[in-house]
Amino acid sequence: MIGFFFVSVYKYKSQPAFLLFSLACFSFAAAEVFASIRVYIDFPFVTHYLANIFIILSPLLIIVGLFKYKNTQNISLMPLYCIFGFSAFLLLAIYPFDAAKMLTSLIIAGLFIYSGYLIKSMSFVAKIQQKALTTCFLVHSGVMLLQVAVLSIPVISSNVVDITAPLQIILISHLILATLSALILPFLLFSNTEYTLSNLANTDSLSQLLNRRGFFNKAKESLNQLSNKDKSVSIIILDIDFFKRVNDEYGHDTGDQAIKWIAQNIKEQFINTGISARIGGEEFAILLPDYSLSAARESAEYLRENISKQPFYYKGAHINLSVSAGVSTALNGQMSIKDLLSLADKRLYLAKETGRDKVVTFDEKQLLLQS
Ligand SMILES: Nc1nc2c(ncn2[C@@H]2O[C@H](COP(=O)(O)OP(=O)(O)OP(=O)(O)O)[C@@H](O)[C@H]2O)c(=O)[nH]1
Repeated sequence: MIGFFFVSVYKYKSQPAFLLFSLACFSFAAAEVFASIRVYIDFPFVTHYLANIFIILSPLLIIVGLFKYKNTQNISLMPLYCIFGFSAFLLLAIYPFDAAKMLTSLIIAGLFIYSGYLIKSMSFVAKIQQKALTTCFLVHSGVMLLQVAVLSIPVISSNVVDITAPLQIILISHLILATLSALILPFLLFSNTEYTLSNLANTDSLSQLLNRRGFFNKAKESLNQLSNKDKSVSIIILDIDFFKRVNDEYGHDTGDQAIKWIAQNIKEQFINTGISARIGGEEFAILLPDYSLSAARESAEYLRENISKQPFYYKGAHINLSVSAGVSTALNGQMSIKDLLSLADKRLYLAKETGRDKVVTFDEKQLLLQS
């Protein structure tokens, strides 16, 4: 069933990794069918040889699928194909004997350890499930090694020993672990996809800052945190001065690079303290969850000065940019983010009206004109 699920995902996403994962499930199921008909038919090539081949193929396909999912181009899969070819060749000589079962278990134990290592070294957002899947693979490899030990008892013992009961327990754990792994794997992959999609929806592709939607989402999340309760919340809105001239004089491409440069300045200053976003064409917002009005004004001043004192260089052009900013503050919960933003926006407008390249923190235009 999980195999069919992977096929449907493959049909939908056309990602080869999912086809490989589905083949791994079918290979596992085929191996179990071949092995279980041993009691009905006496045809060891199918019930022993093919069962062993398909059971080895299953983790191999998972590993190849993981490589495809990682999109690792520079890793050669040749060693894996060699392991498979060599195992198939060796098993052909010994498949009617117990040694074949032991060899198969040893190979699978090795492949499971490698799969666990691969999962651990990959980047997944669902950390608990990543640990769970790594553990599943490692425990599974332990079960395989235990199977080798149990299978070797009759060989080394001088008495006749019945190992049916421990082998049945091993078989059951084998089925449980395989099913668990097959259930956790898609969860891991989908949580990564969902994270990527949510990032795309909340990020501005030019500046790599949050977009307006991302800003509101993150701001709400941050202000709802218990540690930010009863704290002063400040918002800085920043707008590039006379940006139309930059586009007109140097072209739209230079304008884009200027936006990226401003964003970089914002990121560098607020990476650990604020939530930064590009909320409009040449307009940025920074939410500071634990900043008083004076602390926010100081930060905005620092940023404004930094931008105006260092020229922006692009394709030989040397462009002096400046920004205007409006700052607003309220106690967390007293004003909505939207209202705080529009108060800061009003002050930004005042900064523009009264000369630009300045930070405004209050609403009296007359005072601003006098200063
Ligand atoms: N290159 C580039 N330009 C943009 C982008 N988004 C908006 N703009 C431009 O930004 C300019 C904004 O112009 P205005 O609103 O007149 O403001 P301004 O020239 O900055 O003047 P003030 O804000 O009043 O100082 C317009 O020319 C837009 O085309 C963008 O993503 N890339």
